[in-house]
Amino acid sequence: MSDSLTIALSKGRILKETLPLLAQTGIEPLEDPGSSRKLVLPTNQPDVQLVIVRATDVPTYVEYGGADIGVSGKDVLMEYGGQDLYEPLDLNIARCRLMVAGRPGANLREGRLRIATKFVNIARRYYAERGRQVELIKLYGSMELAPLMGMADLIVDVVDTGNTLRANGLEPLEHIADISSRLIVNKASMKMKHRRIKRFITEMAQAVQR
Ligand SMILES: Nc1ncnc2c1ncn2[C@@H]1O[C@H](COP(=O)(O)OP(=O)(O)OP(=O)(O)O)[C@@H](O)[C@H]1O
Ligand SMILES: O=P(O)(O)OC[C@H]1O[C@H](OP(=O)(O)OP(=O)(O)O)[C@H](O)[C@@H]1O
Repeated sequence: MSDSLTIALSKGRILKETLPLLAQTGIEPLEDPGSSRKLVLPTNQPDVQLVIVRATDVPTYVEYGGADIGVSGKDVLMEYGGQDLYEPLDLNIARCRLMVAGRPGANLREGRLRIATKFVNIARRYYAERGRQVELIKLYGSMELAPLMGMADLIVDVVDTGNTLRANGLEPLEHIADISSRLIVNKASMKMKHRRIKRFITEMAQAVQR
């Protein structure tokens, strides 16, 4: 296996906050990933390319070898659950909180609560640990709408400023986890490209510390 590196990133805040860290390690894309329609992007380092994928797909690309390395939010990793990858570094970017949210007091209702979320595995574990039977409704975005439409009592979603919740008459009710984005590494790549990947991790750790 050559020592080329494929790094999976997702458009949006992860790309925006990871590129400056990569630049500090000397890696820069040869064209703007934010505007390019290319999904495979060469960089100024001949042995390094970026692939741009959906945030929820990054762990899958890394676990199955579509990429050697990726950057994923801890929420996505907690939801994905696949343990067959390494998570050597917290990049301390894209920080937010995973919360239960809803109308004030909605979490105190007796009986079977309805929870709308894209994080069904996280929500299932969270309520099972509390011995609470819930009905989970899978959504892929705009979860705040579900309580407004009477579809759910609560949502599980990421919260940063709380503006989206407030704008929709909801409030954060229970804290599940503090979230930041992590570097993840394919296990076979770690073995086969050990020196190159260890150097990359060390350089990224130094960039995070700056
Ligand atoms: N408002 C926010 N503030 C800070 N971090 C956030 C916020 N929303 C999400 N994040 C973090 O950034 C990561 C990427 O979020 P982003 O919005 O770019 O993609 P996504 O919405 O999770 O993916 P998709 O749009 O495909 O569902 C998330 O996994 C989460 O860890
Ligand atoms: O607490 P807030 O600061 O309102 O952020 C929380 C919102 O951010 C995320 O959505 P999305 O990624 O679409 O939000 P963005 O437009 O801020 O990126 C998340 O799904 C919430 O809706």
